[in-house]
Parts: sequence; C-alpha cells; structure tokens
Amino acid sequence: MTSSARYKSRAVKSAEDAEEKEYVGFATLPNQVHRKSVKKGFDFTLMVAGESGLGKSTLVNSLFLTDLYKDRKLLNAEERISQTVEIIKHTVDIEEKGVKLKLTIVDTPGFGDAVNNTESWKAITDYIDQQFEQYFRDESGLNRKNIQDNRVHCCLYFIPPFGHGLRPVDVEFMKALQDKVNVVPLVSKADCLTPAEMRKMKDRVREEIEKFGIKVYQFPDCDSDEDEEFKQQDRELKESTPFAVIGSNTIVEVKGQRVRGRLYPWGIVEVENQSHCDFIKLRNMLIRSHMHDLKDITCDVHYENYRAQCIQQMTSKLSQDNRVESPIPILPLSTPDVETEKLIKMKDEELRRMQEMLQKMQQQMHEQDL
Ligand SMILES: Nc1nc2c(ncn2[C@@H]2O[C@H](COP(=O)(O)OP(=O)(O)OP(=O)(O)O)[C@@H](O)[C@H]2O)c(=O)[nH]1
Repeated sequence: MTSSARYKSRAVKSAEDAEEKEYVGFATLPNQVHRKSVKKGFDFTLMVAGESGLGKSTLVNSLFLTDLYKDRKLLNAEERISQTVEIIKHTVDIEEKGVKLKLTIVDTPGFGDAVNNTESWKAITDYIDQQFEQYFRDESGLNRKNIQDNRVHCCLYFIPPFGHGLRPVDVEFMKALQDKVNVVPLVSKADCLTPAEMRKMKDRVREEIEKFGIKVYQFPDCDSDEDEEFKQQDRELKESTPFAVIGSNTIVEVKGQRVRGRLYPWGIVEVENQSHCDFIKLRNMLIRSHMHDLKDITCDVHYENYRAQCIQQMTSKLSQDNRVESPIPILPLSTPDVETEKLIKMKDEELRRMQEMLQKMQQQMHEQDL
C-alpha cells in the first residue's frame, strides 16, 4: 500500500469513528422491524362475494398464480336451488424472495343465487362477526401470545357486467358489510363490455355508490412529500374504481409470449394488459401498495367498532343486572394446571373487587339522586 493510500484509509477510518460516536443507533430500527416481520411472515384474509359464476375463483387463482380450488365440486342447478349461503375457507402459504405470506381466501358460494335473496348476506356478516368475537375472546384470554387472527381484511364484491349499474341486492349487500369489512367493488367479466359500455357502467356504479351512501374502501390520501410518479399511480387507482376485471386460468401465446388470457374466435383478451382491464391495478393495490392499509383499517376501525359495541353492551347489561357478566362466553379450561388455577383465582378475586366497587359507586349515585 502506498503512503498516500494508507493516509487516506486512516482518514476514512477516523471519519467513520467520529460518525460512530455521534450515532446512537435507532436509525437501524426499521431494519430490525423488517427482519422480525420477515421471520414471522405475513397473513392476509381476503373474502370474495357475488353470485355464482361471476368468475370469483378464476380471478383469485389469477391474482395469486396458484390453484386454490383444486378440490372444488361444481353443483348442478338442482343443488344450487336448495343450497344456502355456505362459507368456505382456503388457506395457502406462498413464498416470494424469502417473504412468506399465509393467504386465506374466504369464498361465499351461493350468494345471490336464490330467487328470494332477502338477507342472503346474513351468513356472511355473521361469519365476519364470529371472527371478531373469536379475536376479542382470545385477546381477553389468559394466553395472548399466539392468537390466530382470522379477521377478514378485505371483501372483493363482484358486480355482474350484464345489468345497468347496481342491483338492489348489490346495494343491500354492500350496505350490510360496509361497517364490518373493507369492501372493494369490482365489475366482473369485463371482456363482456366494450370500452364505452364499461365507462358508462363504472360511472353509473360510482354515482349509485354515492347516491345510496355506500361506504366502500377509501384509498388513503397521498402525503404531500410523495414523488410525482406515486401520486399519478394513486390518482389512476382512485379513478379506476370499481375495478373492471377479467380472470383466466389458461395461458395463451401472444406475439411469441405466453400470457394469461382468454382466447376467442375474434381475438385474445389478456388479463394483465392494462388496456384490456384493471386486473394489474387491482393486484398492485391488494398486494403491493395497500395490503397493510387494509389490515390497519380492519384492526383500527372495523374491529375497534365491534369491540366498543361489545364493551358498551357489557356495561349496559352490568348496570341493568347490577352484576359483572362477560359478553363473551368464557370457555371451560380442560385440565387447568396449578399456575392457571392460581391465575383464575386471581382473576375471580379481581372480578369480585370490581363488582363491589361498582355496587358502591351505584349506591353513591343513587344517594346523590335522592
Ligand atoms: N368471459 C369471461 N368469463 C369468465 C371470466 N372469469 C371466469 N369466467 C368463466 O366463468 C365461469 C365461472 O367462473 P368461476 O370462476 O367458476 O365463477 P365463480 O364465481 O367462482 O362461481 P361459483 O364458485 O359457483 O361461485 C367459468 O367458465 C370461467 O371460465 C371472465 O373474466 N370473463
């Protein structure tokens, strides 16, 4: 090494040492969070709803490039008539560049198939509530370490392309779900409409969403310091709703390239071609840009609402009955060990003290009223 190089490396080292002294180290926090999250893996629960045959399963397979419906049994017309709304869950673990995602698809086949569809969404809203209840119960339980979170983060609602805007059942369905889950409306089988017809359909759906006061998932506003490209993407995303989608499980060849598409006698419809449909926008939104926000809104808004309602019910029941009662059934523990028994005793004691305190407070209030 020449003397000038040695001098330079010494200078660099002392500059680094000086920097190290000034540096506390919390700038590495994002890296730590990143490492931990990657190790833990991610989970996402997506619900698909809409009447049978609108291409729900085809779209889900196209979105996640996997066959989630291998064992699906297709029902004949007679079976469909007697079928009620049945919820089916499919879970797959997918991995991309070392990042693991546990994806759960909640399918609601049969929705809207009956002649009388009154309250056909009831099973779906009940399912969403059950997942909240389960989470609330686990969160209030003794072992909060490994809570299985099955809350639904997003519901893709399929609107048929054949009508003129929303049907009454679409309005009712979205209104029934709007305060429980992030509803993302889609116009399915977009290849059935010409571009002009699709524009008209989208305008109509947007107008009706506004007119009926339906609260669909709102994309968060961009920060002012975001770059222009990001802002442009965000604008396009907002303008594209309801997303016009096409699904396909077949690979076709276009100009020497193999792509997902639908082959017709008059041409090929490409699923991932942005001038054919909004499939790419939807996939980017769901996976690349808004998955975290969908999960945050689920936890911070929809679940919090449910939780607040539960606690409110609990307190009103408490003041009625004049005794503490849990709104969620406490499950019997099979064979409690010594530690668990101790904890249960402590909790009972705590509960008894709370009861006494509340009784005293109520008595005082009563006396004040007199
Ligand atoms: N034209 C057109 N047909 C589609 C599209 N997506 C799916 N299909 C076809 O529609 C039919 C029904 O698709 P599925 O994906 O089984 O529909 P589904 O909504 O999951 O039906 P259920 O499981 O009965 O609720 C199949 O023949 C698909 O090939 C699309 O984007 N355009």
